[in-house]
Amino acid sequence: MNRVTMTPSSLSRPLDPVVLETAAAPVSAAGLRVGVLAVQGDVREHAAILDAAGADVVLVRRPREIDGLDGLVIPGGESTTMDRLTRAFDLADPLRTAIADGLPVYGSCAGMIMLADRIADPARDRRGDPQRSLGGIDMTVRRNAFGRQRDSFEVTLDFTGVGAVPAVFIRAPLAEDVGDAVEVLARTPSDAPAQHPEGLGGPSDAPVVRDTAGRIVAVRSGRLLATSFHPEVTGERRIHDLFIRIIRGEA
Ligand SMILES: NC(=O)CC[C@H](N)C(=O)O
Repeated sequence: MNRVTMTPSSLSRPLDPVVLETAAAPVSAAGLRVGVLAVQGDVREHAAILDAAGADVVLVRRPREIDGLDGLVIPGGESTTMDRLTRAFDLADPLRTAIADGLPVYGSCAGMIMLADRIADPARDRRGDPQRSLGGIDMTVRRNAFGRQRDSFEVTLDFTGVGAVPAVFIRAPLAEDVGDAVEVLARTPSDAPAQHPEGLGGPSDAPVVRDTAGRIVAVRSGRLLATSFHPEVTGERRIHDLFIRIIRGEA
């Protein structure tokens, strides 16, 4: 294992260094300009992994920062906030255009929701308008499908092309249905923890999944990659390596 201590070079303000345990000989992102949508969520963790891989990391908060990107990560966080802020910062439409033009994008958790063409249970604002995604992947996601924060769990997934991947699910979505062009890369294993059928608070907090096994939690559609789980919180590098290879046209 390599131990990497770094501060993402592109961050505008100094932050504590992030220590990553990484597998030896990772895929290099040298020469690639990779953005992290930086309006909310696990921005720093993704930036650290990409920086350690050698990418030129751009924290994307303005439309012009999308120009010239080779790829973009949409982090975990809260999709309703990301939706609101990407619209407020005039990022939503330029991002939709970039995705339609073929920009490789990796979305983790809330980022997976942002990449879904359809949200089964969108949150609504005070006017009753549903949250919107950016879209790109022909799938319907269900938010908070495995329950709320205290139902967070970790399992080992069999991830196509990667192998056994320890995965942390925190208020995670799942893909309820996927179109023909979408490749399913991972499903929850048969030993995924069963969820409580009741007693989890209000209806919006209640898990909608009773049977947590065999659920779609990682997909790829062309140059778009999405996972329900958060590799960025466990120091897992291989999902980012896969994304870098997708950017390079090597996967
Ligand atoms: N950990 C996460 O990214 C949670 C996602 C969150 N439940 C949402 O709807 O956006």
